[in-house]
Amino acid sequence: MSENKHHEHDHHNHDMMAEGHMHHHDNHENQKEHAGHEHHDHSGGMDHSMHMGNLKVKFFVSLILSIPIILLSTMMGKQLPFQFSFPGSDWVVLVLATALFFYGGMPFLKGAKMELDMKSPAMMTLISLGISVAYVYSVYAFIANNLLNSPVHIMDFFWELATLILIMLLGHWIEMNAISNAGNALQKMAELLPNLATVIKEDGSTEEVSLKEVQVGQKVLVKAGEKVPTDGIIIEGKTSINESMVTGESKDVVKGLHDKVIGGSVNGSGAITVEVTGTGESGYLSQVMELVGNAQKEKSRVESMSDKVAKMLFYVALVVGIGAFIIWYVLTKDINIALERMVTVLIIACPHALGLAIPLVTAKSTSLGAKNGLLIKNRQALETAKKVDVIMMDKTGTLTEGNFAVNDYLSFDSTYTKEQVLGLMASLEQNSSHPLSVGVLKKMEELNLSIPQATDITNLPGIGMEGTVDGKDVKIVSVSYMKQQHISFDNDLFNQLSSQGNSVSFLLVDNKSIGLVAQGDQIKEEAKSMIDRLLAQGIKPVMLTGDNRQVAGVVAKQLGIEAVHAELMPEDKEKIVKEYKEKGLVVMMVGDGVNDAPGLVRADIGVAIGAGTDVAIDSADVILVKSNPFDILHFLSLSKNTQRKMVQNLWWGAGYNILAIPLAAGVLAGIGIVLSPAVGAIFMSLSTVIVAINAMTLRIKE
Ligand SMILES: Nc1ncnc2c1ncn2[C@@H]1O[C@H](COP(=O)(O)OP(=O)(O)OP(=O)(O)O)[C@@H](O)[C@H]1O
Ligand SMILES: [Cu+]
Ligand SMILES: [Mg+2]
Repeated sequence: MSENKHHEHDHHNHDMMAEGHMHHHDNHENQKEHAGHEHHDHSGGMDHSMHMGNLKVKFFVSLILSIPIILLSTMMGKQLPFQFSFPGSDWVVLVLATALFFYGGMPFLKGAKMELDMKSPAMMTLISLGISVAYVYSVYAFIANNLLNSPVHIMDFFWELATLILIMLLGHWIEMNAISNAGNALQKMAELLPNLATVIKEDGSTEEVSLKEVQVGQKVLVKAGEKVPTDGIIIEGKTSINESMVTGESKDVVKGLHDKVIGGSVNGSGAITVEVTGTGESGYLSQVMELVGNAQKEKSRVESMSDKVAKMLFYVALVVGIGAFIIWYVLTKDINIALERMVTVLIIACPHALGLAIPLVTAKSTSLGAKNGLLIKNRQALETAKKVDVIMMDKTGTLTEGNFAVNDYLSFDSTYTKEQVLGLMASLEQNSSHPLSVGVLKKMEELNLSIPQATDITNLPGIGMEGTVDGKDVKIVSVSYMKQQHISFDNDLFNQLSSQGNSVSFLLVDNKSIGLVAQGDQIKEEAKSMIDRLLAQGIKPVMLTGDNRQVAGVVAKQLGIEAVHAELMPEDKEKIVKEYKEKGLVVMMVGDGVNDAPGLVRADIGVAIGAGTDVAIDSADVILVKSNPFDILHFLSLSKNTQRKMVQNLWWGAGYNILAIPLAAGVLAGIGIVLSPAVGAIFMSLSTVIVAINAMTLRIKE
């Protein structure tokens, strides 16, 4: 625990973010904020962790207060061998117990108040009920015994009060630690995601630098589909920007010259040049924090189910407690015995293990995922994954490396050399985040050619790009666009190039076909075995690609994928996802590009490749940080194992209550079995320990 100090601090941040307040942080105000260390207290919400303060300190101080109580007071009216008392020791116990109740019990009392304010009694209310009843009844016993000289000795519950509070604090401390560790692991992972900005240097050339190195006053190029790296002002270009990540406003805003842009917002289809006004760090960190915050904010359905169970238990405890009081009073006519039974029921009903059952598993599972390169933004995805029937995968960048190399480039027009064709393409590709752009730019560098300047650049999703060079309209387009627009091209040549596995892009100048570039890619090493394993699990792989039919066919055949949809527009990808879903199938989609984003959102589970575009990453529920398609399998098995642990833990957690409440009420009193709060507390801690161990032994593969 060398990082203890750190944890406490981070802890706080995550909790804040768990409530989703991150959205309201505008980078303008946050510039100086380092790693978000200055969050102020936001209140509201039912998250237990919100009002707990420093549980570690609370636990140890309470432990010191409790030791004398445990030594000086009796357990269920009986003295244990190590216990003793002296004249006046009752007074010591009363004072210490009072301090303990208000100091150690405060987090729970506050939590209960919050739950009751929201008219939704659950865990905290149940715990508070238990400790309050124990305290109040014990004070009554003390007064009756010591001040009113009651003829019979009334049993107090100070011993039980102390142990209950201790166990409660310990449990919640463990829980929060586990959750915050998971948060830290997530954050470390998120920081590994590529975060580069394209800086335009004095001489007009561009360079990719780490966001942290971007300085105020520099010019950065923001390509279509990329996140705006820093706050700044547009000095060239026009685009639409989605600022929902930072402002919460979900509609795209059209922006042009001299308009302000906010770091962390997502660029639409235009490429823009931005002069940096805010440092890169604030934008970058807020992005990471945002990612982590979202991951923590997500409450899974099972998690809220444990809240429901807690709520139910609260009412059950109340009803059974009052019922026990009435019945025992009728049976014995002794109000003290009746009260004792009621108090025992209320104390024992505490659903401690239940409260830990789900959070511990989710915490373990997210951190396990993070350690293995799975950034799970939406925990719901872990639950849905076990039902997946179909996995739709995009080709470029997902199944293939997206590491294109130019195999051929040609001019169809005698006024342009083939180098000029390549050069015109490069002038647009410089502004693109598409994998196909890399090959072209590499080739230009290899040939040592300079790139002409292009303006008014827009991305045509699923088609290519458009811009102006030397006053002429220049487009890079796909074969499907050529066909759709009835622009003629050499079919035989195209077929020959594409069936060799080339992605072919055409160059249009003022809508006239000028030339083409053919680029080849490699299939990712792990892709084949991943597909084999999916098929073995009965999951159907489907390829969705914007690339041409021939290439798609070649790749699909090598991988053993039967269902292939090619030459798709982004909206087609989404439509196909929808069609499969309408057949009642659970669809997972894996993608990396701008053209995958709508499909990722539509799918039951959207999975983005870590090296992919920012829009894809934002749209996804899960990110494969290592960009390794094999991690899809890890995600599936993690999901399965997580699910199993959750169900097991719910049973272990609820099982204690199912047994303990009736026993505490005295249903088996007839055969001499009456559960005391102390024995109850032991069982409670036992079930808590079981639940915790069970969660900690979660593995990705089993
Ligand atoms: N920046 C670009 N440079 C060159 N061609 C492009 C560019 N963007 C799109 N295209 C053309 O449009 C086609 C479709 O592009 P899209 O991004 O939809 O799919 P893809 O990335 O090729 O394939 P996948 O959907 O499998 O990732 C490409 O195959 C290419 O012909
Ligand atoms: Cu408990
Ligand atoms: Mg792609």
